[in-house]
Amino acid sequence: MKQTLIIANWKMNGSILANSKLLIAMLKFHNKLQHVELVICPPFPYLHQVKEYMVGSNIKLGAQNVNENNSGAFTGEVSADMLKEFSCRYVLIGHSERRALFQESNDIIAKKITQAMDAGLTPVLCIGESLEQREKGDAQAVILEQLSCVINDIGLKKFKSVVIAYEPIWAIGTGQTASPEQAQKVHRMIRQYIYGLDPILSKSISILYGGSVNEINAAELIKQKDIDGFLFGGASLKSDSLETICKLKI
Ligand SMILES: O=C(CO)COP(=O)(O)O
Repeated sequence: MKQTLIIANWKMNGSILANSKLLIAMLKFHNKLQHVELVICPPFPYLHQVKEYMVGSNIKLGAQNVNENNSGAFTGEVSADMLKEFSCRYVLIGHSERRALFQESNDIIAKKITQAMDAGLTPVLCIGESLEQREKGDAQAVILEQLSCVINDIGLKKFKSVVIAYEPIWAIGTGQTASPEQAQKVHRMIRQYIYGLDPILSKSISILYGGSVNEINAAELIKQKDIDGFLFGGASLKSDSLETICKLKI
């Protein structure tokens, strides 16, 4: 059975003290997480701190971004090999905040995925439509374009190791989550698209939902057939919310 994947994206939040409190609280419930794979994605400067706390636990480390180049004159950037050296297992790629604020194109995102995979990291490809695109009836086309650009670039064989995270932009940080039915409809569409390319992969690939997930709405969302876990931000900074979500009966 596929393990439920729960990824905490701390975004640009935290401090050494605040992280310590959160991590100590997490370590109290980590051993009850047999049925989930919990991944923490802190800002780069805190990777080492989180890594130290996670020793001996089954909580995994992830990063929020990676550069599309190997090494060289890219001031301020971080390579996939560096993340690997810091014990990262996962890396978020193509988050909507990076697409919008840092002009990341599908082309750059495909390059980042290749870098991540070459370093042995699992890329978490974030996709999703804006409110305007949804209202115009373009959501499906936007999502399939985001997926197909990457698949065409890296090839289906490599794509087998990618995790997909569907995060409708209008639901991120707004408190307005997609209803379980809305989310399921898109997840099903994504899985059917993958089925058309590779029926076996459509069963094994993990498709996460993200966008204002909290301890209240998570229970209904996770019951949806095609939702395999969560990528969440705000609620991942609160240990009680995180614990409730991780302990949901799936
Ligand atoms: O962007 C997100 C996770 O990557 C979602 O953020 P929120 O859970 O704060 O809406």
